[in-house]
Amino acid sequence: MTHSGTIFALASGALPAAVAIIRVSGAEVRSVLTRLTGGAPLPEPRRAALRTLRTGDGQELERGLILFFPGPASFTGEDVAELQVTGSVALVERLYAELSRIEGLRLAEAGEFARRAVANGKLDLTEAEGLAALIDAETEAQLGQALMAAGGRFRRAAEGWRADLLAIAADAEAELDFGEGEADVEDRIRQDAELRIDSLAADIETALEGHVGARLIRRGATLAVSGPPNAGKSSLVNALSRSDAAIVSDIPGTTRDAIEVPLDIAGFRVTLIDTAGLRDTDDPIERMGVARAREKAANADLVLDLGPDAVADERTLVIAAKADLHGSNVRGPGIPVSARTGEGIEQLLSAIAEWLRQRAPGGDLVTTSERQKAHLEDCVAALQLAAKAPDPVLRAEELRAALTSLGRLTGDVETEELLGAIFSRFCIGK
Ligand SMILES: Nc1nc2c(ncn2[C@@H]2O[C@H](COP(=O)(O)OP(=O)(O)OP(=O)(O)O)[C@@H](O)[C@H]2O)c(=O)[nH]1
Ligand SMILES: [K+]
Ligand SMILES: [Mg+2]
Repeated sequence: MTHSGTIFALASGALPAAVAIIRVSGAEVRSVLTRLTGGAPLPEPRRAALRTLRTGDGQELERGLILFFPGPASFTGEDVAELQVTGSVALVERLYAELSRIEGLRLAEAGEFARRAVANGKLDLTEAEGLAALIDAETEAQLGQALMAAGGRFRRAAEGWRADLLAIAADAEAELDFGEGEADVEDRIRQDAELRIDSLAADIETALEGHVGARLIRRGATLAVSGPPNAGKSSLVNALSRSDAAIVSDIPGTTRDAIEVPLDIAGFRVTLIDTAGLRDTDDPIERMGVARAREKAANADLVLDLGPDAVADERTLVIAAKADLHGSNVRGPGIPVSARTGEGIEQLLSAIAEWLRQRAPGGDLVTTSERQKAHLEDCVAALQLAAKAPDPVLRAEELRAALTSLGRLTGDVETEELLGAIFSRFCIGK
């Protein structure tokens, strides 16, 4: 990725559309506006101005709204312009051609606007990740998590940890300069440092605790429906999703391939997986289906088990299917549900929602990416080594390692490779 130049891209959604917004960022923005408007004065900062847009040879293209955000008070920190024009494929192509013709201008790469925002200190990496998650958010729970990250909740926490760490590290370095002192003074300094380091590590570990739940929200939970043939698994999947996604028949062994049905349960994204009935069989295809079913159940976040011997645990809800066939007194354990009459479906959905809520992180400070988790874990590991360090030199070294991990978290310590990996996941124009 080249970092220089003035970049442009469509910032709004797919064309055709009522309005298309083309965003331009970089040193050439003022001259681009002057040229596109045939020499008209620049719009007042952050105020929409109606202008006629023209080609380089003065031909009229379109009348559109122009917004000008002089840097550094802009999204990227550079001069930014937004051109709002009719969302026509042909018109946007014409504008792209006009912009490309200008010396120093080029089409932006994916995430390049956000990357410049980070480079110019307008966002830190955790906020940029939150912004990417916000754009992708599909459910309430994902939205909440993304808003938290994009709003700087994590950035502020990281800054607090960094300040603590810097203070501890500064004291540790001072201790280094101190040299050989009296033994009891050295002991006191060491104990004090240990306490402060342990308390910081505990804070960071608390934030890490929410990670699994946060991932459940971000990626969605997988729910495998498992049990013997003809237990009513496919019927249950259809009832829960109010669809006829899965084939139902009275022939055991109907379902072979796992069928995935996306659902939104109480604001959580869930993938419901119908699987083949578990049994020994000579049919090679069905055998593959059964193997697949076992694998899906083993990897799922939650299993809805329709088996007669099912046992409830952390990740298993036992379902007493076909409740309409059983008298009220002969029901086995589990949640009684009938796909035929609809009895118990709402209760089952509530039980699933409750299971999800229990796993969703309680606090508002959670890691929203595997990257954040990895850097925080490195930081905690270094802190633990620092707390136990036998001498001040080693402690100072581990504290510096902990600081580097925090710096990587927020992007203060950055590597080209890391930035490339993060921003390539953004859409063009962001
Ligand atoms: N009475 C009653 N019949 C049901 C209910 N649910 C399913 N059935 C019937 O049970 C039979 C098997 O249903 P399926 O949903 O295909 O069962 P399955 O577990 O997916 O079966 P395989 O895919 O073959 O493993 C069908 O004839 C359904 O109509 C129910 O709640 N009540
Ligand atoms: K069946
Ligand atoms: Mg089935």
